[in-house]
Amino acid sequence: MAVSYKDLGLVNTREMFAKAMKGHYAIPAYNFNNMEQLQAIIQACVETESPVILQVSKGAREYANQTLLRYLAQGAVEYAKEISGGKGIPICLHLDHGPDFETCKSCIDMGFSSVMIDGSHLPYEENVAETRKVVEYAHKFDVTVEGELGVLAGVEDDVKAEHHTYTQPEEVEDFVKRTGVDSLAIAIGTSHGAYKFKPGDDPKIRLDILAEIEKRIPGFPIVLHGSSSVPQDLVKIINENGGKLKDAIGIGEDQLRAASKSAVCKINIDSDGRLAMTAAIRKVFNEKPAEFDPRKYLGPARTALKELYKRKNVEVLGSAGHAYDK
Ligand SMILES: O=C(CO)COP(=O)(O)O
Ligand SMILES: O=C[C@H](O)COP(=O)(O)O
Ligand SMILES: [Zn+2]
Ligand SMILES: [Zn+2]
Repeated sequence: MAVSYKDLGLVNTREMFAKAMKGHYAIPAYNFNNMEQLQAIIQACVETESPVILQVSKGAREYANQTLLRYLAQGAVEYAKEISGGKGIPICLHLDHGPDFETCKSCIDMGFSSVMIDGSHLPYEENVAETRKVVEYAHKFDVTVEGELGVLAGVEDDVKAEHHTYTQPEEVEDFVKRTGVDSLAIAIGTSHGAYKFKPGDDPKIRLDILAEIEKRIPGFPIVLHGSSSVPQDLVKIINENGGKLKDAIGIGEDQLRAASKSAVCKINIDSDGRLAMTAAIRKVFNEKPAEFDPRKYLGPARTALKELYKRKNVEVLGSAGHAYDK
């Protein structure tokens, strides 16, 4: 029996994005694979009064099981209420990088409130057709759909693209019109993973392409993937405590701050969270080698993740304080 996300207390992205567009901020889209990550995300967003999109990737479905993650998200709705004095916050459960129609359908039937169909690697007409098919099914249940045009450099579901293929502004209007998508992920120089650029590079996201896209589809919600900033203090803690991360830098937070004020309504961050958790865990292992209770290292990892995401909401995305916007 199919379950509606509405019965689980989840929301789709429609209202979130309309408010983010009007308020010139971006909704955080944070990936989760386990309970500690979910707790950290919910605590951070409750404490900063931010709406949130919980993302489930292909890797997460393989690691933790799609059904279990869906139930965790359902629990998160109740958990958010409990720790916020009953108010709760708007929570969307989103499939990240949905590979095909079947996966999207399975998530929709299970109670996800939003899905991404990532047809960006397909030829244009096939991307349009596959995305259109997902939209037709999703909209029957008021589930919102994110499509993608352009290919990000970096690792994505085990596929490594060496170079960016920037989104072509000439294609966006046709794509949005013919597919009926609710939001569009674009490639303007961000990339997945912790190894985005080398130290000394001065990476700039192509805000000029973003502006050109905004001109073609005014007021349409845009999504940025690959938006981790690879905080250097975290890389340092990891490497000082036995880690062997290569030197790398990410997307400057100033650029993400600028993008958040534009039509960019959703910003995806995963790698920075992984770095925060790993730094905290390595520190415990190094400083207290006799410790063997997982709560003693997962607890600090959870706290570090929460602090990182609180800071992102307040200082980078600007979503803090917008959970109860009218
Ligand atoms: O785009 C992402 C998830 O879809 C995450 O990007 P990062 O690897 O930059 O955190
Ligand atoms: O898009 C990439 C996300 O960071 C998810 O990565 P993952 O498939 O390893 O969970
Ligand atoms: Zn993609
Ligand atoms: Zn992504």
